[in-house]
Amino acid sequence: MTVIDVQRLQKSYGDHAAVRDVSFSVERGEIFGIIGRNGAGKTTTVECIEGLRRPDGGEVRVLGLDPADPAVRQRLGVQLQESQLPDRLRVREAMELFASFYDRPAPVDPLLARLGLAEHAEQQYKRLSGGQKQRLSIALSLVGSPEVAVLDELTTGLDPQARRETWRLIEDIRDHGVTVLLVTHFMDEAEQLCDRIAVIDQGRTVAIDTPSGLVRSVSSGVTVTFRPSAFLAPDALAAVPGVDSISSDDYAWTVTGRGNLAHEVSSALAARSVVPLSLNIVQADLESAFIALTDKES
Ligand SMILES: Nc1ncnc2c1ncn2[C@@H]1O[C@H](COP(=O)(O)OP(=O)(O)OP(=O)(O)O)[C@@H](O)[C@H]1O
Repeated sequence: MTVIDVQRLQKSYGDHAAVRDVSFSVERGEIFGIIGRNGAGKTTTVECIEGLRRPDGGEVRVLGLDPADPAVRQRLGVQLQESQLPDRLRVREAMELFASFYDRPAPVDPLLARLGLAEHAEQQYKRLSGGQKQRLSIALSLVGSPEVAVLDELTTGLDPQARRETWRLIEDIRDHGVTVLLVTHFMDEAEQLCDRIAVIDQGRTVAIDTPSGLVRSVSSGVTVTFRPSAFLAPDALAAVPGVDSISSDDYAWTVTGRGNLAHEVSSALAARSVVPLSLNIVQADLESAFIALTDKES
């Protein structure tokens, strides 16, 4: 079932077209990512989904409804950006305040416990660490028992351990049946968490796929470079399984391909009693795919 449907969305600020042509749909139970460079139009897109902005063109549906429909507010959880809470508000007070906006709020204490905030329930907002504030903002987005949660720049400013804890939380949220729309700058986060990703560039969707599908769409997977310890005939590696291209100059060989390429190349070299010196193996990842997809017009 489609939970969020965005078709040919357009939105301008004055004469600046922030979103020119964005389309994607999010299915129930997915963690769906939106990635794009600064100013690509991610936040504008998400604000149209949240009902905070009216599109100039195209169509947005959330749970089959117009995002301006008050019923959407009850079913969509939106994460607050940092420092949108008063310093002195206590964690439990913030949760109870937000719970009062919803028809069927989640019980506050179990939710705080799930997000590791139980022992901070009486703490003032200003006394929370960055990670705790982030967890509170996620808890607040879940307090209305939403079917869909929109999380924007989730782990900015968190240390590596807090980021990983936050990732586990997001997976836990999904495992509790909530569909998650995640806006992120971090490729490792998108690669780790998202079932599918829309890449937005200059106000347009340029690709939608699984993380591995995006990587496969633009790159051949693995690049192996090395310097042979002895003469190697130009066609020596041509029959190695998984090879896409081979190039060499006076100094080094570069082999691109897929699968277990490094192992296959090493075996072929060993069979010829050649040792790969200065061996370097680069595995294509989402970051390289993202750069390839968004570099074209800049
Ligand atoms: N309220 C506004 N008024 C005028 N221009 C805006 C406004 N909000 C955003 N923009 C411009 O619209 C474009 C898209 O902005 P948007 O915030 O949607 O991008 P983004 O992908 O979320 O960027 P970032 O990753 O930097 O948050 C940018 O050029 C931005 O400067």
